[in-house]
Amino acid sequence: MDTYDADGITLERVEEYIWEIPQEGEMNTPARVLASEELLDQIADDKTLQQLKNSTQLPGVQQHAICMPDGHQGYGFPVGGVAGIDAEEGCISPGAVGFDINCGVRMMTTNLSYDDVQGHEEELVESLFANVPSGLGGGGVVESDVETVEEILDRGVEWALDEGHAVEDDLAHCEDEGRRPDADPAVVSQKAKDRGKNQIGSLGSGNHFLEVQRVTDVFREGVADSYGLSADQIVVLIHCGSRGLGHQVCTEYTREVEQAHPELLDQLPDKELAAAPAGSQLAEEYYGAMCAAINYAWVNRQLIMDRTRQVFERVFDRSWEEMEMNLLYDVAHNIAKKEDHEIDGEERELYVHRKGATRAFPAGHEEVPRAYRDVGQPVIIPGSMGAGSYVLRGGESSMETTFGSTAHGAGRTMSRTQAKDEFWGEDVQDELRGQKVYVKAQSGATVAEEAPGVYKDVDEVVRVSDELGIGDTVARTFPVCNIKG
Ligand SMILES: Nc1nc2c(ncn2[C@@H]2O[C@H](COP(=O)(O)O)[C@@H](O)[C@H]2O)c(=O)[nH]1
Ligand SMILES: [Mn+2]
Ligand SMILES: [Mn+2]
Repeated sequence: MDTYDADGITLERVEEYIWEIPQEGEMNTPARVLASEELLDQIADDKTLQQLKNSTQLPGVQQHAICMPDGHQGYGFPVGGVAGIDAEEGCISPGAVGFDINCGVRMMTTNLSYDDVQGHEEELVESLFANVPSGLGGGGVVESDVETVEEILDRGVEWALDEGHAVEDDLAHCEDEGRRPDADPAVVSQKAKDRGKNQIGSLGSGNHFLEVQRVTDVFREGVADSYGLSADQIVVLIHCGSRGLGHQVCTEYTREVEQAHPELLDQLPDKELAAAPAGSQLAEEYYGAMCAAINYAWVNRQLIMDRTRQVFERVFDRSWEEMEMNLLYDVAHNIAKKEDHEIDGEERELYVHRKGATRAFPAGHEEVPRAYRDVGQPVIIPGSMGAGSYVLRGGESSMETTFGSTAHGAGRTMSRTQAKDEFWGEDVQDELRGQKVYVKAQSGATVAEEAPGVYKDVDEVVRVSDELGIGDTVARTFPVCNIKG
């Protein structure tokens, strides 16, 4: 098949897994979808393609707006969308970053094997659920005041290090070492800071989770070795973001940008893409506030990891150091960052918007942590509570194909409302128990909304990423215990 028609949008096949919406009309560039035909059928099932096409009208968008293999419809811009936009002559769009600023994942390795954990699953899941705050609303690992929130917004994981919630190695194994230097707490509103005060170290609801997993497959032995991964090993995956604080930042700046830049808004086919022109005061302020929320999210995941280490110490009666509970890596998947990329043979500074997409820098890139520079940065792609999750490494082709990015998950195939019509929480939980997966959630509705059946086939998503050379598979894991907000 050389073309694909979906609701008035025609895509042309450029390569086996690259489909292009050609530039026409008001589009500034073409758009590309990276998918197999099976995934494209699912991607084309909602407004993803129209949203992707719309996003090429953002001023300064370079090369093409891109949809990753796990893409689905989002607020204005698809989840799974990547856009590299000129940081001098283009714009920055809060909707193309997402409401949960720096939603992301971190994986911690251990020296425990699956055998060590069997028989303890129930105690582990109960203890994690009791000790790691989750669900909508308040309550975090630490209660704090606005001054502390401001310090977190400014210093990120360095704050956690000083407070005894982190060790030096944790910082070395985090994207940007857990701190965006461009953060400006002064442009984060009082309301956002207030929302952040009592949620530091909390999972939040629904799609966010903490999962104990075992490594089931290793695909690239050498890279897995560098990452400290081996078959049958127990690892822990933490997925959450910047909670109410990040949401508030996105909400307020979206509104401000709409009001302050109506001329730009008028050029766009969808108000949800509202953007601030590069160089404007509002672009700088949003960037500073977003970077501050990024720091908050890194501290959030750090505190949850710290608490997880304590829970393991109690359940297994050993220190976390003895269990070698080390951070493999922490990657953001809702972010915009100023990065230098080669465009038509010239280096340009871009706002790389990755919304539901993961940075995937290859071996040799100077921003890959020293420990992984020879093999490429770790990329973590969760699947679902009933499917595999993956560790990849940034692929050789990622810089020219996707501004150094790949997928961030399996990606939803249905809305939460549809999911609740289709699945019943207790049935899903029983089915998972049959597969030796122990799940504890705030409600049955959460389990239904997050049933494995609501997600695409993660194996197919990472296969496409691997075939394209943007993110290469290193290891696969499967859930053992899962707590959900
Ligand atoms: N291993 C698990 N993966 C999960 C679970 N719930 C969701 N997911 C995957 O995470 C991504 C995250 O996407 P986001 O857009 O919500 O940030 C999602 O696409 C799923 O593939 C889980 O319980 N365990
Ligand atoms: Mn999130
Ligand atoms: Mn997320």
